[in-house]
Amino acid sequence: MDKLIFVKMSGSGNDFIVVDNRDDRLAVEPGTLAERICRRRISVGADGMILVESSSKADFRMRILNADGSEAEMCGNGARCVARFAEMLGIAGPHMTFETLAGIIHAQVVGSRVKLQMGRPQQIRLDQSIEVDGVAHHVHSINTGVPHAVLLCSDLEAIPVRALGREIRFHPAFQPAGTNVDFVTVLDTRTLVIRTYERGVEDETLACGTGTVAAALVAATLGMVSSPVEVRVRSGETLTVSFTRNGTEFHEVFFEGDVRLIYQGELMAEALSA
Ligand SMILES: N[C@@H](CCC[C@H](N)C(=O)O)C(=O)O
Repeated sequence: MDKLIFVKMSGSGNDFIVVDNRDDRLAVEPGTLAERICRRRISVGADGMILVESSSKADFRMRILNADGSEAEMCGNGARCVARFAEMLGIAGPHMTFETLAGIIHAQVVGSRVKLQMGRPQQIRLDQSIEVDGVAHHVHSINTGVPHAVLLCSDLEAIPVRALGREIRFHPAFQPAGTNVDFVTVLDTRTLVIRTYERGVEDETLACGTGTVAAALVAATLGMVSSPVEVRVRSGETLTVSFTRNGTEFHEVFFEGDVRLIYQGELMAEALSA
């Protein structure tokens, strides 16, 4: 493979390299390729790489590879980006479905705005206490396609997201899969602010879609917010999570926000090989 066309996209600051791989033409193993091209400053740079592949069950299949080359089951912001990409290229109409390792996602694209119907959350566990460096932290966990640990905080600016997020991500309580870690402030019954440490990027990112949904659903389960919930992410953008529920059980969960097309490029052979 000499060259590879890609589109650089951003879902509220969570940035991705999106590649149409429906013809299965990648000559490099996807994890290795993601690790190479997601490096900042010496390659394109991104939080992850998304592949669009053929599917027999939906309009297409989305694969998300984190910047470290690991494959995740789902990515909320990546899913919003790939929906806009698919609509732009005519791979799917404005109402589409796509396969992920976490199940089928429904999406609706209107201009730059994308609304997803997410899968139902799994494994909600409230009120765990974990110890990091002798300090007890109160943690809630939930799987919104990928695992999240949610910590409620009063002063987000004072949280060492990178250092504490990393300790919790690798804490024995969350192994072997590890977890993404969301630090959340509840401003009022409709508004949250969030900062996320992302597994596979191994750093704070400017937004995390499944984390945004995790925060809203945990806060709702705790009786602190009701649908729709506006969530302000680190990039400054606001994302909307809405849901229907019956007691502690969530039925429909929607996640909505803007998606940005940045540029189309062609990766040269040199960038693909090392
Ligand atoms: N940025 C994503 C989540 C991507 C996967 C995550 N890093 C993991 O490995 O669990 C989102 O927007 O949901």
